[in-house]
Amino acid sequence: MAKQYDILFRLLMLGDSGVGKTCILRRFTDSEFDPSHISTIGVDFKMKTVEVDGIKVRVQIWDTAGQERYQTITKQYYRRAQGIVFVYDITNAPSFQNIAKWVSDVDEHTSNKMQAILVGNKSDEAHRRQVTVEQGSKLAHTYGMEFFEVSASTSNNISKSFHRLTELVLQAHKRDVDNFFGSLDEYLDQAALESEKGSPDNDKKTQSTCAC
Ligand SMILES: Nc1nc2c(ncn2[C@@H]2O[C@H](COP(=O)(O)OP(=O)(O)OP(=O)(O)O)[C@@H](O)[C@H]2O)c(=O)[nH]1
Repeated sequence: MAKQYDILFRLLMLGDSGVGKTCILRRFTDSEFDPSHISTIGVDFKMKTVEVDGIKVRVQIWDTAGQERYQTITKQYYRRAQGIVFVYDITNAPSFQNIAKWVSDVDEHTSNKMQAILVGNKSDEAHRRQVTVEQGSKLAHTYGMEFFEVSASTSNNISKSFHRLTELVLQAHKRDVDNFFGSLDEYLDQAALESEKGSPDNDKKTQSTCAC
């Protein structure tokens, strides 16, 4: 059976415990918000298909535990990701200050193709804000990242931020993607020729996965 997507990318969510990583992910993949906080143990993941420029990208999003005691486990996932969402809570200044630690941890373990965005969650709680939009935006700029304030509770900017990160990953891996579609085009041309010639080969699968 033909696959329902063209490419698979892995994204990782990082940030302190309680900033809302699990809620953001559930809002994006299942359109749900559960206000209870059950700390993630180790790493969990969810999948979603996102369409960018006509390309169906299957994103596997890894939700990591923010708690210090799981850091050895979560670090093992850094290298396998193509994109990272750094998350802080706009009502919690220490979670914003700790972004520097998360970014430097990732820098130690990843390649320069890694794409990342900075996300300030809980924008619905603006009255309890401890981090201004300007501070968030400035920090993102320092790291060369794009910045979004989001809310898992109201869904503000959730899809937009994941779509943008997927787009950035796709651009960073453009050569791999072009090679993949180039070889797919060649294969389809070849298959069409074979089929004109009545070749028995024309039932081969015409889509495959590129985990760039
Ligand atoms: N007001 C508000 N609360 C939120 C929002 N997102 C998450 N929360 C609350 O923040 C708490 C923590 O959310 P989680 O998603 O469990 O946090 P986490 O970052 O995954 O935490 P760990 O798994 O421990 O790393 C929960 O009580 C949520 O209800 C939001 O957008 N707005």
